[in-house]
Amino acid sequence: MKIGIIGIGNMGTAIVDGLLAEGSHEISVASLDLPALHEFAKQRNISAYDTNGELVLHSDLVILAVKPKVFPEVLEEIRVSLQLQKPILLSIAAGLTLDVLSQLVKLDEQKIVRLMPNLAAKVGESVSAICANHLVEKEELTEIAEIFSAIGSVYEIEEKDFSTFVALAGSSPAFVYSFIDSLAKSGVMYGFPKDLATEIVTKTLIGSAKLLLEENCHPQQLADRVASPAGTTIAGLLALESAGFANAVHKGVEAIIKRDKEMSKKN
Ligand SMILES: NC(=O)C1=CN([C@@H]2O[C@H](COP(=O)(O)OP(=O)(O)OC[C@H]3O[C@@H](n4cnc5c(N)ncnc54)[C@H](OP(=O)(O)O)[C@@H]3O)[C@@H](O)[C@H]2O)C=CC1
Ligand SMILES: O=C(O)[C@@H]1CCC=N1
Repeated sequence: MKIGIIGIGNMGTAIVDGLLAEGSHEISVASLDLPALHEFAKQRNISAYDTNGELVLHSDLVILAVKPKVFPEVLEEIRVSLQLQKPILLSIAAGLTLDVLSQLVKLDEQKIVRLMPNLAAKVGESVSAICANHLVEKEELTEIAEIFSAIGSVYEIEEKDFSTFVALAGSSPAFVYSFIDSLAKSGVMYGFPKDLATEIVTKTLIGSAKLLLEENCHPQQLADRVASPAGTTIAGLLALESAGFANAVHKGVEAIIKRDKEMSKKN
């Protein structure tokens, strides 16, 4: 499939690199900063187009990897090319529903897919959600989900659950990085160099997560296995609980869901 990606920032780059690693598609890119765009394309031996419209004319699937606030201008710019080429349009933007995207694109027959990946696409470990408007055939959605399995796991979910998915997987890597940093900083407080503390915490997180996936049990069961009676862990867990750890996480999730819904109303 000919896949065109508009925007080569954090996510555009992660998706290009993930898809290239899989190797079976023709990838091209467009972005604003032309010297940077051509250097990016040269390094990866892929095509670059100087305008978003030209890229659309050479694509079967167009991925919009730009910030939500520039969607109106980008969709305005590519409308004629979309009408001529009739590719499927895929948005990875938070907060822009299929209805909002349809209103912005202003083309009755435009097939639109929403995907919510995360930054771990860069290492092939994204956890992504996918859904589509009624114009996209079931087989087309399955094919696109398969394409994105090159950058990690893909879950087909109902669009009403997208805001929650943003909290669970799209934004939550930032929670995880903040947790890693807080734990590492505490190690620094007790004498560990920051780099070493961060490496130790990160490896612990990976190991703990792998074990949970492998054992496929309730996370609390594993926490109970760590916490010896009258030991160190239970002392730490109770202190975290009284400091409001679970409540802080819930509040973070609520704020993400609220913001995602606000963003769709603004457009
Ligand atoms: N970051 C994340 O972890 C995640 C982000 N998302 C979604 O991904 C999208 C992109 O986010 P992110 O990658 O972080 O953003 P970035 O700002 O890193 O990347 C945006 C890219 O779009 C380019 N761009 C801006 N305006 C235009 C334009 N008019 N035409 C073509 N290209 C343009 C930018 O170029 P320049 O730099 O030159 O301005 C940049 O390359 C957002 O909609 C976000 O909601 C989804 C899941 C996770
Ligand atoms: O912060 C954001 O809005 C984007 C969407 C999910 C992750 N980053």
